[in-house]
Amino acid sequence: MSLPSRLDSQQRQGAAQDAAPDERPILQVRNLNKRFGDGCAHCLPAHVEHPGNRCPRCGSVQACIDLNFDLYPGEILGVVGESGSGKSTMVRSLYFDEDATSGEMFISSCKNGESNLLAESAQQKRYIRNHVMGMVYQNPYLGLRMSYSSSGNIAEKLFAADHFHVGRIRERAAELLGRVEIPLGRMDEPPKRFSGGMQQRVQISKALANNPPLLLLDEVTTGLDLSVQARVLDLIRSLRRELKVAMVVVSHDLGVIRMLADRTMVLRQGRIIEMGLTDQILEDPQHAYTQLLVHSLL
Ligand SMILES: Nc1ncnc2c1ncn2[C@@H]1O[C@H](COP(=O)(O)OP(=O)(O)OP(=O)(O)O)[C@@H](O)[C@H]1O
Repeated sequence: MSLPSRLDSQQRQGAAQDAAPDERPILQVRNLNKRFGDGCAHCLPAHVEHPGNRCPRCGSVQACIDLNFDLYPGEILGVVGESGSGKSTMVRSLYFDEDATSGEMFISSCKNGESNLLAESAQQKRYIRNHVMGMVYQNPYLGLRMSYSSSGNIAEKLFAADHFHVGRIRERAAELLGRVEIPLGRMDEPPKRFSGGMQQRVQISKALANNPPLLLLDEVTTGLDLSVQARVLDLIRSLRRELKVAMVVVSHDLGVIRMLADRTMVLRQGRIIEMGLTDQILEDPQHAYTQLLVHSLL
């Protein structure tokens, strides 16, 4: 397998520009459910809303309930909701960090988009996440090996995606770290010596190493200073423009969603209560909860 290069991304950009507006979604999620705990006969059925989605008898939590959505090539889908609404659980389930309790997920570049990836073996899931997905966590300690060099972190992702040519891996690491504005003189330094904003930028470059068509970002700017946040958001926007990578962006910050997302999904207690164009959701929210969220957070 050849190393992903700038050329690959230019080709994808060209392909995305040529694509018809009704092209096939890159990601399709159907009836995704995630329950923490074993569940019991007294757990309320999914269609009954109850506070916190916690079963009063066995304590199981329905973190995601019947989630359905599509994501198109080059599109950014924002995911908002109050704390505990299931945002992180949803992206962690898509990245196979969590085992979904039930549901289906299809990615157009995997098995012709016809196989439910949530039902694949652990080995296949590892292959899929190494080859067609990238993930950026709020906590860089989850996405990076802090004591490896920054270039070594990228090499790790490329090894996992079956690239073994050391010279080309180093070239690619330099290209990626340059792209996220890490000075090349520091590419052999471990991320633990970097600031929070730099760590997030290294994490983004690692997630992009295999040129994935799908990137998942979970609260990537939370906790950063405003000026550092702005720089990371600018980087994400320019990467989307250049690489046409599709993204699911989780944030409790509607400013982040407004800046990045084409469409937005609003989650409440594990359910999608509203989804639509971001401008429409923010300017003219239909659901009472979204109205409250928008007015309290803007
Ligand atoms: N490992 C776990 N075990 C049990 N319950 C969990 C676990 N992880 C999450 N939950 C529960 O699942 C629900 C959804 O949590 P999740 O972290 O996905 O929400 P969130 O919207 O991302 O919140 P936040 O913005 O605070 O991160 C919450 O009720 C949470 O307590």
